[in-house]
Amino acid sequence: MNEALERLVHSIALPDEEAMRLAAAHLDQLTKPPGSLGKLESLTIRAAGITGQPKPELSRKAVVVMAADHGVCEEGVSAYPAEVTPQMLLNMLAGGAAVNVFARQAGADVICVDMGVNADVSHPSLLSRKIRKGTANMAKGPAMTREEAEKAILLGAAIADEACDQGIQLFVTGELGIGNTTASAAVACALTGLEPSLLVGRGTGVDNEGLNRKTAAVQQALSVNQPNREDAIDVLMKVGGLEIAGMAGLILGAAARRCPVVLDGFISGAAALAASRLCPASLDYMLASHVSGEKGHVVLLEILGLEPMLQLDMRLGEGTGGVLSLHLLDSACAVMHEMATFASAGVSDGTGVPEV
Ligand SMILES: O=C(O)c1ccc[n+]([C@@H]2O[C@H](COP(=O)([O-])O)[C@@H](O)[C@H]2O)c1
Ligand SMILES: Cc1cc2nc[nH]c2cc1C
Repeated sequence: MNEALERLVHSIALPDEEAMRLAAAHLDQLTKPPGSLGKLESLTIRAAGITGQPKPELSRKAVVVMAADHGVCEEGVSAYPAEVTPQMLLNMLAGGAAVNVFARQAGADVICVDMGVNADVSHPSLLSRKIRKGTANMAKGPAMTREEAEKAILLGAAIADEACDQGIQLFVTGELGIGNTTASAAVACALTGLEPSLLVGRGTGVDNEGLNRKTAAVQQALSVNQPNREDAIDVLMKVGGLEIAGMAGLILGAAARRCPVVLDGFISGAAALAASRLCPASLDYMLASHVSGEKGHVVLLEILGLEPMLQLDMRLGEGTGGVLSLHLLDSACAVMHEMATFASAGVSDGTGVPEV
């Protein structure tokens, strides 16, 4: 690992136990039977541990959409042509993608980043962090160099750091990249040793023949490149993607600043797994928004040990599931600031009820 990455990984601290204890104690004073807000209560306690604030304040939110292209598209692994990546990126920059609609409703900023789109895309609000024009075809050799993978991780972390400086308190991981469910499946297989058939799904909607081509491409990428399971950077450079490495960096960068990172779908899951291998402590900063319809996502969440808030059979990516879950997180935090306590509202807390 290079020095800057080493420093990043070591700057990630454990959750604040005292803030978690205070949050749990406050929850028990609110006008409700203990634990009656169920998983919202555990979310609030986790948010307290992450931020170090017993009553977390997470009003400034951003979804970071990292876009990149994939050389493996040559193998016929997607239902859509690679040109859709820049076209959808422009649509997103114009505010017309699903993630823009959801983000407006949830009060989140959308930050679009070009990590490695084939075409030249320019727009005043696009962060241009293009490392190269798409990856090489991983079925024939490494997707990128080790230096490029490290650069992508560090650029992702820097984006989180800069957004935090500008007041962002919570991140959602988003992405855009035709072919990226193939790269994500390969990353997940390489890091877990699981069979491609368990992690390869239909992505944007390939038919059975497409699914066979996709599984074969992942198998071939693994056998040609022989990624080292113990070295997440080796995995990302050989069979990953520029946006996947960037998202892993964003997660680490957010964790280093004690910000929660809400994970979206399958691609986010693969990036999160890579981040967790680079720094196991980063797992404490991740919240799973939904389980996507992409076949391997449920497997990844299980491995990460994260329970999703929603199951809506969505499989769009962009950060859409992550942004939808912000409404729940907002409610979980608002409870801490706005709900009355038994004492303030003069409600009996049940301690005086005789046992029967
Ligand atoms: O988030 C998911 O679980 C998800 C599942 C299937 C597809 N996607 C999106 O679809 C694109 C990748 O699909 P594919 O078939 O080209 O690999 C990419 O732009 C993702 O954002 C996303
Ligand atoms: C239209 C379209 C929109 C997307 N958003 C994220 N991935 C996508 C893939 C396609 C094909």
